[in-house]
Amino acid sequence: MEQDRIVSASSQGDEAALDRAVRPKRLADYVGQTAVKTQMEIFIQAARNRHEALDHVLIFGPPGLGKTTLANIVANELGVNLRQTSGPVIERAGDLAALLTNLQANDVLFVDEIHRLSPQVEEILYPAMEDFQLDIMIGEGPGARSIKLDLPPFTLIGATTRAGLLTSPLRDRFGIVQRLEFYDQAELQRIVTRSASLLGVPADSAGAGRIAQRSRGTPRIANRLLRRVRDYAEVRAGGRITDEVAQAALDMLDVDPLGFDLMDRKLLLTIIEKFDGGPVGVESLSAALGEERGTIEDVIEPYLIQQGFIMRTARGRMATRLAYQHFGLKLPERPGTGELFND
Ligand SMILES: Nc1ncnc2c1ncn2[C@@H]1O[C@H](COP(=O)(O)OP(=O)(O)OP(=O)(O)O)[C@@H](O)[C@H]1O
Ligand SMILES: [Mg+2]
Repeated sequence: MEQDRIVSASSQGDEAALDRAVRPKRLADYVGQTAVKTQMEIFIQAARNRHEALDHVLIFGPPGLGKTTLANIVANELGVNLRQTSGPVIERAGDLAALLTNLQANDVLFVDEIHRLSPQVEEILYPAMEDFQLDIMIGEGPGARSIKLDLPPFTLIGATTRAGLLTSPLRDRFGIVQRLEFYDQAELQRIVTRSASLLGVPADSAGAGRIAQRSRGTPRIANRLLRRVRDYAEVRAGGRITDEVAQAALDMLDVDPLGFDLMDRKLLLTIIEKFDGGPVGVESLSAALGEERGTIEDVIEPYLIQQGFIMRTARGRMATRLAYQHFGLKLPERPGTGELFND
């Protein structure tokens, strides 16, 4: 299951406490995402200077890339409170009203999984975002009446793994939209080095680099691998994380040199072996893998696409030359299917 993968980008139950120790709290400690950081720094400074609420911010990107972290940093840098909730938790309009009326001026309301808000709750959110007004029905039946309440100015920060799942009226109400990208090797190495030092784990740069290389472009995975490699180093190697120790630990964990694990390999091999390299639709893949469509689209696929191992075409997913090479397989002969298979 996706939940049990060592390189799952989703957060796992026991990680909250350790996460708190390494999660950056200031923009300056937020590694990578340079364009996002530069922009947010300016927007935050401007809002602060005007003593106004920052415009609403939508953050999207695959799991584990730093959406929640960034939301907390923004509130921190603005010097305001952050209230956190998530789409599926806000069941009724009244739940949202309670949250909004408890905000202080310029506070941040962070709504995780914002694509999962119910339509009724979204309706309430529109005037709240636009005019800081709450339009709400009180009571039921003939005695019901609608009341309008003024809200303090606030910043809504919404996070989602896929912007495509948002309704367009909701998306249009965000003045700032930030998309997080996978991290490169050097950035991940900085994250591993920083976390190792915060956790008091001795790690040399080659050791940190090795962990970074197998982290699937994802800080959450980098931190998780660091903790597992630390265990290995302590029990088997005197505690210090070197390249050799990191490699041995990661091999033991079955995280391959590209950071692919069983699920990644299974997905690639399924496309190659069961579907002749594709194109194959995501529903067929989901059935063949016994994995939910959403997990394939949000969690497994984005990194494989970014790394050029699969391609999304109008007719479905296709395995690329790199995918065949990764498994030492020969590309099939396919006359007339374009350059991909012909040179
Ligand atoms: N830019 C960064 N620099 C340093 N560490 C980071 C950065 N981004 C994320 N991290 C680390 O990765 C961990 C996971 O990040 P975070 O929880 O913010 O991801 P997320 O995008 O909210 O994931 P999800 O979609 O599962 O909610 C954080 O606890 C933090 O320690
Ligand atoms: Mg999050």
